Amino acid sequence: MKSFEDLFTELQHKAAARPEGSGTVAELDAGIHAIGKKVVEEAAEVWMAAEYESDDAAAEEISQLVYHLQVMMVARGLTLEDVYRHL
Ligand SMILES: N=c1c2ncn([C@@H]3O[C@H](COP(=O)(O)OP(=O)(O)OP(=O)(O)O)[C@@H](O)[C@H]3O)c2ncn1[C@@H]1O[C@H](COP(=O)(O)O)[C@@H](O)[C@H]1O
Repeated sequence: MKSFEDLFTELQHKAAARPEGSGTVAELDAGIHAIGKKVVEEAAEVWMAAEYESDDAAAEEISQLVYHLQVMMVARGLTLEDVYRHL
């Protein structure tokens, strides 16, 4: 099972290596504004799933929000430590 840290390391490597077919690379290339829209969209989906759907559906939406937040971190050049120090 993949952890938050595992995913972040994977996304950093994708951003550096830019493999063909990577959705992460495409999202990074779309830019901060587009990534921000995905974050907001996924946050709304988390809200709706948590209110009206199953535990598993809510968990899946939360995983997608985590992913898009991490893409935003990579786009801004932020590290895990930059975020963790605010927790
Ligand atoms: N965990 C994720 C992940 N979660 C969500 N997503 C993206 O977020 C989208 C989910 O959004 P929606 O449910 O709104 O689906 P959609 O409406 O089809 O979204 P659109 O693509 O049309 O915008 C998916 O289509 C994926 O593009 C993810 N894309 C990649 N990962 C992981 O990131 C890693 C790198 O992925 P690649 O860069 O694609 O190789 C791999 O480990 C992947 O499993």
